[in-house]
Amino acid sequence: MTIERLVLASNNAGKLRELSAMLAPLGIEVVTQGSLGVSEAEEPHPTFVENALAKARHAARETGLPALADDSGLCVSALGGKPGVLSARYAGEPKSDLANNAKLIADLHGVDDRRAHFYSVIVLVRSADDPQPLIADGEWHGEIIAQARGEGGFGYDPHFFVPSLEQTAAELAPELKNTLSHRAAAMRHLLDRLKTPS
Ligand SMILES: O=c1nc[nH]c2c1ncn2[C@H]1C[C@H](O)[C@@H](COP(=O)(O)OP(=O)(O)OP(=O)(O)O)O1
Ligand SMILES: [Mg+2]
Repeated sequence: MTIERLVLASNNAGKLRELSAMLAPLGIEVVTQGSLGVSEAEEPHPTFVENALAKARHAARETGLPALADDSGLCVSALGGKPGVLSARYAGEPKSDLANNAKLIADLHGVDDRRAHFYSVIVLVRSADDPQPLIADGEWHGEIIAQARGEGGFGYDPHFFVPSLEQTAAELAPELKNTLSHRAAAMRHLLDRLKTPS
């Protein structure tokens, strides 16, 4: 599959930064959906993959370009996998990382089991009705700590502690997060598939 130009179907500045950095070496011209005036897609589905596909198709339909979308979230063991697909709106509307993190830490107050993982699904469609979307996913395992640490990243990163590095995701250099994260793993799998002729 040869792609010369694609639209990134996300309005999240943190994701756009990370995805753009991962795509930069490929020589594909990357434009954000915001710069093309794409309206916000609905994300009504119970699974990450369905929401990612909905976002990619929506951007492809509105721009006529191939589109790449990520749907992702934080799944906490002691919360039965929550906030999960609802991660972006965990504390309600409007979306707020600060409010989401405060709710997460309140929900885990007094809870010993701190295990959690980030999950990402990345979908690439060549057109809105592409019958063969490329789909890849990735996970990143860690623990939730009550005290926020670090200034980097976005979302739940200041509370996502990686025991092997003794740092939160927000303390990692962006280049390092971009090789270790759920999104990095998903993107590696996606690019493997992109290189395999089909
Ligand atoms: O690496 C990450 N580091 C920290 N937090 C993260 C990460 N990856 C996803 N997350 C959280 C942020 C948000 O609460 C939710 C994604 O929600 P999700 O709907 O996929 O994205 P979004 O609404 O922010 O932007 P958009 O849909 O336009 O891509 O998971
Ligand atoms: Mg969203």
